[in-house]
Amino acid sequence: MRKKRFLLLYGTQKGQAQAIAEEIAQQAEQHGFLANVFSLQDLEKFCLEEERDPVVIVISTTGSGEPPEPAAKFVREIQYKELPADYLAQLRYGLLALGDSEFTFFCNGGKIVDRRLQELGAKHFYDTGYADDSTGLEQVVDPWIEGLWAALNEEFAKRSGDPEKMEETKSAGDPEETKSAVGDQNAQNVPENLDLQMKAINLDSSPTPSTAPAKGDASDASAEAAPSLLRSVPPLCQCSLTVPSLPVPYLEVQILDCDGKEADPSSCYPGETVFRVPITRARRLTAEGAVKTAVMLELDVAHTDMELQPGDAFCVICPNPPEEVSEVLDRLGLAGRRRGQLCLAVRPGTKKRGACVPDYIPGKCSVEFMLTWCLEIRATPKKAMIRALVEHTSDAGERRRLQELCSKQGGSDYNRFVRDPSLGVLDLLNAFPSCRPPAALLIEHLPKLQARSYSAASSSLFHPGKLHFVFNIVEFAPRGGGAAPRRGVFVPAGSLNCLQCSLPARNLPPLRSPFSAGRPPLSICPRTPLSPL
Ligand SMILES: Cc1cc2nc3c(=O)[nH]c(=O)nc-3n(C[C@H](O)[C@H](O)[C@H](O)COP(=O)(O)O)c2cc1C
Repeated sequence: MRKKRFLLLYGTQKGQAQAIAEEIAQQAEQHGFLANVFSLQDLEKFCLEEERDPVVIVISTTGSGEPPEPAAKFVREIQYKELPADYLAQLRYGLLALGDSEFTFFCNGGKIVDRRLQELGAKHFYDTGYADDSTGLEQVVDPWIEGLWAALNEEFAKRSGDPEKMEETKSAGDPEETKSAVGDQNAQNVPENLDLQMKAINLDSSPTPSTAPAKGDASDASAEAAPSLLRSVPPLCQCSLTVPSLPVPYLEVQILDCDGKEADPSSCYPGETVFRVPITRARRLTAEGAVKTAVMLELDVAHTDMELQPGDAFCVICPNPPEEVSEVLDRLGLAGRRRGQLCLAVRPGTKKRGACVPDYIPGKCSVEFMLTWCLEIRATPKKAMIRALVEHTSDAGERRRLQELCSKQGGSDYNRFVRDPSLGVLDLLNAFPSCRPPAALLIEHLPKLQARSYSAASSSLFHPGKLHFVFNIVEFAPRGGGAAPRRGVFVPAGSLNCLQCSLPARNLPPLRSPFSAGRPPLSICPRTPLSPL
């Protein structure tokens, strides 16, 4: 039998939309469909104006609510004002928008495309899905894909004018049901379908011990009115909560009694050449007491053969500070086993799509190495992580507050007390002492510690063997105190080799302020050689 073909387009910035499109294509086979998959940037490979088969679009959002860059040209093309209102009248499509509800313009890349296709006369054969990375894309993606096959079958049946088949496909997967499973396409910032990804938990409406002051305590009256990270106020502390489904753990972690292998931090950056280079000088560029301190650093790159011009990019690998690593180890109950060898494996029978051991954690390294070089321990925990932490929290009051912070109803408390102050996982663990997560939870939920990109401020022509660049000390802000990067060590980006040099925060080479108080900070103009340090 001839397979029913559909066109499958994806627009991705970081690869998730592509992975989901590939998954749809793979599943399509099993459902008797043939998916022709293209990136939205391959404009020459598809033509919506002439497309007669159903179209499925998976598209993420980047920047402040923009479609991903590879889809930009496609979006510009459909936005031509001259296009007539029936330009895509023949088109039938389904759209899956990916986003993160912690951003202001949730799933806006998908919404832009969806709105414009409608303006051009295209019609949905399946309702739009809005998948939220902060609660776990799969919460929406999986049911959306499940419902897609029935919707496609119905669409093909309509085309062949076979009412019996339509009935069949309807009962096999009622599109009405599917519709409610994927939500209302007119979603606002938090789409309706988020309710469906969330499981209502009815909790005792009386305030829990650690979130509520004793009744009648006048001195606590003002505190009662003021919510904080640990304390909620009515109505939140009294209402039933809808919390995200529990992300299913997929990693098995063992810490062996033997010591972990001495791993090299460069092994966290497979495919890159990493140099360890010394910092030879540091010079303060901003006035004493400036909110943000800029420091010009000089690296000795003589043995690296790097030819850098001002403005060229390179990266810096910044390890997590040892004292924070020690605190995390402590909170995980692993202080005495910090050097123990880490053994990671995917749990047998795991159903999570793409579940794998992260390739940025070198095999057989120690748990301390992993926390120092591989995981972004200062990343702000997403709601899905907070939801997972609930399961490892013994105190009822703390559990309730964590549930509130990841709940739909507690969204503004989450923004105010977790996201806006850029809390890290350690801040949360310290605030909720009965929370004792396993190491696997951190590995599953914390992102990779990324190398940070900088611009060279000097030319190797004028400063042979030396590399100068400006480093913002704001990056040394204490935990929870703003933009949170950490201590410096340097690595490369793009075509350049990696640099790596150890720069303990509290051990900077002496700073000498070249400017008197009140002088503005020196700004670095790419490709303009600076005067020698
Ligand atoms: C730099 C950046 C900006 C983002 N901006 C938004 C945004 O404005 N709105 C939104 O809903 N999601 C936003 N997201 C979340 C992504 O859309 C989401 O993580 C998605 O799953 C990424 O899919 P992709 O890997 O296919 O690009 C942003 C993510 C990043 C990394």
